[in-house]
Amino acid sequence: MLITIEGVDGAGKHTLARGLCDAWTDSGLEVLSMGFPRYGESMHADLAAEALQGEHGDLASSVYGMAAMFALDRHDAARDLRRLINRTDIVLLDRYAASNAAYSAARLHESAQGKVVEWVKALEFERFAIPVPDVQLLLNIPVAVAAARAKSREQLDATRRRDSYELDGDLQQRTADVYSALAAANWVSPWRVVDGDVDTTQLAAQLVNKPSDQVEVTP
Ligand SMILES: Nc1ncnc2c1ncn2[C@@H]1O[C@H](COP(=O)(O)OP(=O)(O)O)[C@@H](O)[C@H]1O
Ligand SMILES: Cc1cn([C@H]2C[C@H](O)[C@@H](COP(=O)(O)OP(=O)(O)O)O2)c(=O)[nH]c1=O
Repeated sequence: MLITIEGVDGAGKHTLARGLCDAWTDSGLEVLSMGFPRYGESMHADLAAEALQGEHGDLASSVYGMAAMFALDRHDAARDLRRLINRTDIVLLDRYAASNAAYSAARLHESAQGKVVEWVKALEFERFAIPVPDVQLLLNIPVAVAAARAKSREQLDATRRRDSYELDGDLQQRTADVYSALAAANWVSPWRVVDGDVDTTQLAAQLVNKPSDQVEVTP
């Protein structure tokens, strides 16, 4: 299975990924966990991160330019991903193509039915033929809580300086709204919405048995 975790910056995606991996490993499953952008492995990912910290001229000001960089990272990883999916019980990804859809639409003030979301789908899933997730998890927590966590993470760890997306509270809120609409429409494949208090062990078991059961969204 290919399972992805989506959500705004600071939502707790990395923490949820660790919990799910531990639960699946404890139950005897073989799990491989990775994340996008693949910093340090993909030149496209590194350039995008640097652009979000103010480098590379006007690159970050282009929504389609940034989305193309993130998409090319996945294009370059697609063959390895397919191999891993065939070899392992579960491949878990912290962010995937839906991040590109949600952030790009939010930057352009478009909806989940807008042009850039359609463009991301055509580019990544059709032209680049990246693997389609079996289920996409949306970690739905209040944007203010996520923003406070991203801020305190920055204070504790100098290498986690907030980038231009993380510093833009309105962008994070619009991104959360697009994510909710993508999940409601089961964009590309089934979604499942979970809140911050989700029981990770229970979720891990449910995902393996009934991957696309919807869970209540917390407002
Ligand atoms: N359920 C939770 N309750 C409280 N704090 C959390 C929770 N999940 C994550 N955190 C904390 O919030 C911060 C951001 O979490 P992280 O998993 O790195 O988010 P993301 O990967 O979505 O940016 C971290 O400092 C983490 O320890
Ligand atoms: C993977 C991905 C991330 N993003 C955005 C979301 C984040 O705000 C930003 C950086 O990704 P993120 O995973 O949050 O990196 P970091 O660990 O540095 O916080 O890029 C996209 O716009 N498209 C994508 O395809």
